[in-house]
Order: sequence, then C-alpha cells, then structure tokens
Amino acid sequence: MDAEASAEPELQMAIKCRDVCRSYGKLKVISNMDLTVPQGQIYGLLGPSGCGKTTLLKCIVGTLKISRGHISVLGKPPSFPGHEVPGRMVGYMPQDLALYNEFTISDTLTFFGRIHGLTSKETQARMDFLVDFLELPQKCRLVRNLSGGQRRRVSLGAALLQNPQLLILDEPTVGVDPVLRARIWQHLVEIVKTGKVSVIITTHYIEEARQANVVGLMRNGRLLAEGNPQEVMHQLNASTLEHAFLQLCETSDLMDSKQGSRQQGESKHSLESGQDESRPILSIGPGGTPEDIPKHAVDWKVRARHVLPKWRNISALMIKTLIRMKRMPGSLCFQFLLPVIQISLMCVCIGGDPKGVRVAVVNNETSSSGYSQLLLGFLDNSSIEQVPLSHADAFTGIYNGEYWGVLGFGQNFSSYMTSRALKPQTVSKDVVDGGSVHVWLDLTNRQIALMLQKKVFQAFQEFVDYKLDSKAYMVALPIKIEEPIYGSLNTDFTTFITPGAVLSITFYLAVGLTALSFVLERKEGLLDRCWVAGVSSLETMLAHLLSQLFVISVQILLMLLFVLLVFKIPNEGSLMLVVALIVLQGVTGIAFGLVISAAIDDEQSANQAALGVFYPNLVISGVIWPVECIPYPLRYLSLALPQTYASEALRCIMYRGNHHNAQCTTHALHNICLFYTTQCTTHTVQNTCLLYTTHNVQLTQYTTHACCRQHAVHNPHSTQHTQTHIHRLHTLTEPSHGRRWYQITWRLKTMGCVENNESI
Ligand SMILES: Nc1ncnc2c1ncn2[C@@H]1O[C@H](COP(=O)(O)OP(=O)(O)OP(=O)(O)O)[C@@H](O)[C@H]1O
Repeated sequence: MDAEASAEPELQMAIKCRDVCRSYGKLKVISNMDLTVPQGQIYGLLGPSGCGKTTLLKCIVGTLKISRGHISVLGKPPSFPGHEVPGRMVGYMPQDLALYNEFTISDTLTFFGRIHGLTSKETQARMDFLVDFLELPQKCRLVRNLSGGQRRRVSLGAALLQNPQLLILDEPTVGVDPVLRARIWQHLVEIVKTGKVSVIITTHYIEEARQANVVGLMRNGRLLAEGNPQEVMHQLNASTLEHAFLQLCETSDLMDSKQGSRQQGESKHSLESGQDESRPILSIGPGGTPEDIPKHAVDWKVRARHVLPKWRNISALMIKTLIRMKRMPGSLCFQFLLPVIQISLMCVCIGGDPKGVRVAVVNNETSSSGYSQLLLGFLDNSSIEQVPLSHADAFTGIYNGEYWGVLGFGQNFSSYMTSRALKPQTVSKDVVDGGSVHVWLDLTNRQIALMLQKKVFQAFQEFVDYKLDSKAYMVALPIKIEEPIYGSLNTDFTTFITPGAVLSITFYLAVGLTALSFVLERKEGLLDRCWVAGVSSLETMLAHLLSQLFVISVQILLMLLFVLLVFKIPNEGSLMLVVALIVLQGVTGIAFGLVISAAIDDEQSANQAALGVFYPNLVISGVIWPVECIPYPLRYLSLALPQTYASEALRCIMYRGNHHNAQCTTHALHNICLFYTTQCTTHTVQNTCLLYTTHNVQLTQYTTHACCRQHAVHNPHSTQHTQTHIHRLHTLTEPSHGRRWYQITWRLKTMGCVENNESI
C-alpha cells in the first residue's frame, strides 16, 4: 500500500496519542493517555510539576519508548522509515536546555542548521531573525557565559530555526520576562495562522495558555480535560483557567476516593471489560473517540535510505567536536600529552636497575692485594653501595632492614680460590667453601635481590676475565648462553612491558573519553536533542569514531616518537603494522566505551565501570606478566581479551620483525576486529531497540484486543468498549499483513486466546 495514500486522513491531526502508557520501573507516569493535537493549532499542555508532561513529550518525539499504546506524529509513528520525525519536520525545545556550553550562539544555530540541511545563507537569515526576535545577545557570545534566561532563548531559537511543521516546546517561557513571553506567544499564534504549523507547549503559567487553541489539563499522568480554553472555563463556570483546573482537580479527587471505596473486585471487572478509567472528565476537543491504529507500509528503498548514515549529519557532528576541542585547548593538550607522559614515566621508572642499594661487606681477608678486594672492585658501584662491616654488625643491619644483602669472604679466600681453580681434583669441601663468595640476601624485594645476584655474577665474570684472560674458559660453567636469536642479552623489563603499555594506554584513554563524552551528552540532553533533529545513533557513533581517530593518531605519533627515539626501544618490524595494531586497539577502546555509555547513565558509574575492568584486563592480558603464567581457566578468558594477542603481536613485530609471527599478528588483528564488531553491535542494538519495542507494543495491543474478544465470547452482553477492541483486532490482523499476521496469530494461539484451528 502506498504510504502517502494510507496516511492521508491522519494529516488532519498533528499528534495523536492513543492508550499511551509509560512507566519508570514500577512508577506509572502516563496512564492510558488519549491526546489529540489538531493540525495548525497551539496545544497547551498544563499540569503541576511531576504530572508527566515532559515524559509525554519525550514519548511523542520518540526519545522515550512507550510501554503501551500508539503515537502518531504528523501522520506516522515517530522514527517511521522516511518520516522526518525525528528530523526536520519537528522543532524540539527540551526542558533541560541541551546546549553545548563551549559553542557561541552562532555556532549553536549553525550546528542545528547543518543537521537540518539548511544552506549557510538560509541559516544566516534565520539566525538574524531569531537574534532580533528573541532579543539574544551578540552571536559571538559563548553559551556558558549567558544567563539562564538567555540560554533558554537560545534553546528556543534552535527549535525554531528550520521553520518546522511541528513545534514541541517544554516550558519555553520559564525565566523569560513578561514582555518577551508575550512576544513568544504572539509569534506562536502567528505561525500557526498559516495552518501548516502546529505547536504543543507545556507551561507552569496556566493563564498564559489562554492563547492556545486547545488546552490539555494533566494530573498524575492522566488528562483531566481537553478542549478550547474558553469552553473549558465556560463549562466549569470558572473565571480563569486556573480556577477551572482547581475544580477539575477537586472533581478528580472526589472520583478517586469514591472509586477507592468501591473496592478491588469492581476495579478488576472494569479492567476486564476494558472500561477506561483515564478518560478525561471533560472532553470538548476533537479527540476522545477510539479510532483504528493506522497502517503504514514503506518502500525498501526508503527503508534503506532511512538506515544508511548521512554524511551531512556525520560532518556536522565532527565539526561540532572540533569546535569543542578548539574551545578547550587545555583538555586537548591533556588528551595529547597524557599518553606521552604515561609512557615516559613507565620507561623511566619501570624495568631499570635499582640504584644505591646498600650491601654489607664482611671481608675477613686482611691483605689489600687479595682477590676479594679485586672482585669487589668489579661490582657496579652505581647500583650497589658497599658498607664494610664486621660479621655481627652486618647481620644485625640486615635483620634491621638497613642492608639488602651481605657479601662474605673467608680469611683464605684468595689461596683457596686458586687451589680450587688449579687443582680441582685434590681440594676438600672446606677449601671449596672458603674459596667461594657467600651471599645472604633479603628476598622480600625480588627485583632488588635479582639485581644483586646478577651484579655479583657479572662482577665475578669480569674478575675471572681479568685474572685469567684467555684461560677464563677453564672456570666457565658447563652451560653457555649463546648470542640470542631475537633481542639482546641485556633485554630489560622495560623492553618487555612497553608494547603492552602502549596498547593499554591507547585502549583505556579511548574507553574513558568515549564513555564520558557520551554519558555527559546524554545527561545534558544533547544526544536526545540531536536525535530529535534527525541524527541516528549510527551517525553519532561514526562521527565520534572519526573524530576520536584523529585524537588517537596524534597520541600514537607522540608515543611512538618517545618510545622509539627517546627511550630507544627497538623496532625490527614494519612501522605501518605497529601503527595499525595500536590504532585498532584504540578503536576497540572506543567500542568498549560506547558499550559502557549505552549501559550506564551517570558519569560516576561509567568511571567505576572503566576502572573496574582496567586492572583485571591488565593482569590477565599478558601486558605486565606473560600469559603462560596464568592458570588454565583464566587463560581461556585471557584469550577473549583484545589486548592479549595484541600485546604479544606487537612484541613480535617490534622485537622479531614481521615475518616471524604472521600468525600471531593475524590472530591479534582478527581478535580486535571481532571484539570491536561485537561491541559496536551491542551498542547499535541497544539504540535501535526502540523500533523493536514499538513493534512489541503493537503485539501487546493485539493481545489486549484478543483478551477482550475472549471476554466477549463468554459474556454476550459485552460493552461497547470490548466491541471496539474486537473490531480493532479484526482490522489489525488481516492476513494481508504477512509476516506480522503470522506472528500475531502465533502469539494469540500460544496465549490460548484463539483455538488452534480457529481463524482470526
Ligand atoms: N528518568 C526517570 N527515572 C525515574 N523517574 C522519572 C524519570 N524521569 C521522570 N521521572 C518521574 O516521572 C514523573 C513525571 O516526570 P516529568 O518530568 O514528566 O514531569 P513534568 O510534568 O514534566 O514535571 P515538571 O513540570 O516539573 O517538569 C515524576 O514523578 C518524575 O519523578
């Protein structure tokens, strides 16, 4: 069926809400709301704070999912493929101002102009009009420096910018002086005169809504009355709208208390019979009668165009990010320099030899030309500070924690050592013992103890080389460590940890910045506002990815400059592969940040989530210690982490050259890509579940209608309302609906609402 043709009767009404329900957890905010905004009129939605006005508006623009019911905006449900709601047809001013603080007034309007596809000339013309009309300060003023009222006017200007067919304004007149408030109302009255623009506006100032064509008086998520303000006042014999509203509240309270006393049994009956408790007490307007939910079909080309990201929106979002970066140079420098600072600190502080380690030396050899003195002369003095002491003082000192080790030489060290070297077959155990260097270590600090052992062995080797020269091989150990195949004999821990550290830093900065930026934008209502302006979540993601790639590229460039040129970490492989691997790791971080932001609402919890995964990931992904040390169940888990193979692969590329571990590299790339795809899919599904929910809402409606039908079978005197449900069921479940029809019948059959062979 042609979409346009089927939607034609709908065009008479700008907004139609039928049976709309919305809850936050157990709190029911909107109950069975029927609301109708006629085309070309101003609808004033009035009610006390917390009655659900904002929630209803968010449901109308599609940023909140409804729990039940049907909403049609300018002829079709929000987010219907090809429908420009959200998009250019609707101008939305949210209650929380939703403006970028780093933007000027001009930037703000230009940004929304770009998203709506206005040319710069059109944007400029509208900007000039709005600055004049809304009495905005100079266009170059930053939003963060404006007063609350001025910001509210900028927000209103952004909603009016593209001359939308539908204006949804959530309390636009709060904090605005009475003269300007009157002008805003006058402007609204003028723009609806053409008959092409409709307005729905919420306000706390009930009396100003007299200028609206229709008012809806809301309380506790229900509409108490809907109609022309004069008629509402007339019917209730009230001199002001405020008095009319008061009377309605009193009547509603009276009805509620009567209903409460009628007990639960009856209320159960009213539910079953479909009797609607939430019908307005007073209904004068055009809405009220139940109507069929319209059917819409859409061409696959329109559907494809709806799903495909638009470059216009992506570029607008990217320009936005660049402007914000430019306005926050401190934050930008921090983003660029932080990785360099982190990697530099790591290279400087981790993996080097400890310096100035105090060691007690107990030398019982009195001769100054003895071998012990010679050997001690070969000890690395920058690392080891020798303290000559008596045996008793040395051991008291090491027990008191003053020294990290004690080196002991026997009285006859030189002669015993010579005997041992020259006549190994004839010497006794005591001679071997007296000709050895005795080392007692405090092993509570493994790194210092290992260094001491290494330095003593090195000193001994140098002593032997010096003393025996070409005969040194005679006292060599029968195990010879040859020149390494890859790496060098002096490879330190810094060399091991650097590739993993570079990847971790890139990953976690991307996670943090992405999660924080999305959580904050959502909290401030900016994501919602962009969504209503027609930006899809895929476009938001792509724009963030592209701008973040720019940041990541600079970060990687600076980090590699420091790692390779300043700290001289070797790189035997292709620089291109190194960069590709690090960039992919950054992209994985972005993906993970997106998932955190999709699952978590506030920045504190997002930070906790990012920090919560940081340490376990670091420990089990082989960044700081080889995965070969991890016990088996955890090792399987480590294989699922993107950093596990990536750090191993980066080490392979940098220290072995490319060709020797192509398999590892491929595995790393594959692992990262898989991780990235999974994460992005999760995020996209989360953001598009709105559509699925809408679909499920419809299925729920069919089920409700079917239950009423079943009730009618058992109760021949069913009410008019039940009959309406049955009628809806029949029209909605026509076999022409194809796949959906099968889904519905299947669901009804499984619920026992329809016999297996019964046709609906
Ligand atoms: N995200 C949320 N989670 C839980 N409850 C919420 C949430 N947002 C709103 N509510 C609750 O829903 C109810 C309706 O809120 P809503 O913002 O729609 O009221 P309102 O009529 O617009 O009020 P006001 O005029 O003060 O803006 C309130 O009780 C509010 O506490």
